[in-house]
Amino acid sequence: MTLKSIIPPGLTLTHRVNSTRPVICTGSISAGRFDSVSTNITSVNTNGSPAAAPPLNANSGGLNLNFYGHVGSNRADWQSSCAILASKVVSQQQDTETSGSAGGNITVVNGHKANLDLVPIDNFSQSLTIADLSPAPMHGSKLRVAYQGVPGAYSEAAAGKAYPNCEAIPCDQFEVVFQAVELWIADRAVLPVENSLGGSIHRNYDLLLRHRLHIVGEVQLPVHHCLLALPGVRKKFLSRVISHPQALSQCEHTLTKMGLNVARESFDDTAGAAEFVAANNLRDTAAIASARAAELYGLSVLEDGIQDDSSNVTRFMMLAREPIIPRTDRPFKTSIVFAHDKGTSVLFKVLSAFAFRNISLTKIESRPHRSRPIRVVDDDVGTAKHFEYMFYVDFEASLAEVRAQNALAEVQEFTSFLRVLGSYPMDMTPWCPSGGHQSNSPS
Ligand SMILES: O=C(O)C(=O)C[C@]1(C(=O)O)C=C[C@@H](O)C=C1
Repeated sequence: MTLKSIIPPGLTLTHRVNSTRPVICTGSISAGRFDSVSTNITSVNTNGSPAAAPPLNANSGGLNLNFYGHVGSNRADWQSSCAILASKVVSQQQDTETSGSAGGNITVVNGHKANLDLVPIDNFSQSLTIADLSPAPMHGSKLRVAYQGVPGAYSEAAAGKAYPNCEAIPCDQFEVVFQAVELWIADRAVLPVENSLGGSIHRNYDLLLRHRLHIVGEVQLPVHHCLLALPGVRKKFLSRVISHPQALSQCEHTLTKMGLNVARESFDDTAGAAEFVAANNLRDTAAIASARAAELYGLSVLEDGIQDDSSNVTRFMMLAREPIIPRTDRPFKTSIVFAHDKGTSVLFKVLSAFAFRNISLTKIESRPHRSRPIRVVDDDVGTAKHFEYMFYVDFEASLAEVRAQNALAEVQEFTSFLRVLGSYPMDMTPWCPSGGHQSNSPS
């Protein structure tokens, strides 16, 4: 297949690439979509075959980024490309409101205005192939999966569990992970959403709303923390422990029980903390990270299994540009986000739509409604200032099930904004808290 044959009509290539590595060509995105005349973001493999063709309707929500130069498959190259991405992060102002509340009872399903015939029945009369659930990357090589952190981070392990044999792509910020997929630098993203001890990773809930990726799966990763230091360093020499804030909170009591008189400082990710200790030859600082990070950065394990609970687990979501087709032949979960003009007052009614249909909720999270954080109510007594929220709910049903579709139709009646973030297979891998990784069906 020639390069030209896979470029959608209307796109022009500015660069022909002879490099032995994938290259991101100059490109720009404006007004929330690829410009069909001047957009030229594509990756090209060694043999000139495409790494990924940009979609004409890619919705990057008003980002205006340009990329220059080569992006290779080794870590340094990816890091520098992600650094470029990071330095150009433009927070999308287009918040939920633009699609949600402006027009009253508009339902937004996976980023598109839609009615609640979420899953046209016709779709299910067609037989599904494995390709429906795990489309092969167009570039014909390994699936590229973006994660936040550096090699040795738990997110990298989660990417490997979600997509065995993938090429894991390190990114320095959560937002960059979203952008890597939106801009076709990566095929999928794997991001943490909650930990059994530390709770929700709120940033990723907020980013889910601001971006247009779809949840296509979940993985639960047992997280086994180690206290790492340079070889020869003893615990009594330590004055500081550094790690990701989640990791510090997951080990809080154990660190105290160990009697370490140390300052606790946060770092971007656990493995990055380990790398920092090694790179700066810090003999008074330990990092909380994985055993793999110790191996990668030449550190010793001073203490193994320092998480406060041996069954410490982090749940990660798998994201893609396209949703998967929901099915009923295995357990599915569906994630939604909604808001109501009258805040929490209707929450019970909304949730009863699930209770009446025997649909279990597995998670509920509220976040500030950033474009309308306060609702002011004046009455005879005075002025009440109510906080407004976006509610994120995960429930145990597939969107292919009529009861789930009916529940959402009812939820829509009570809400001013509703978006389905994804309907995806539940992680059903056997429980093994000690940290063995098993493969999960990729989506
Ligand atoms: O720092 C890492 O290693 C990560 O992958 C991030 C992260 C998180 O954000 O929660 C992931 C899993 C663990 O819970 C600790 C940290």
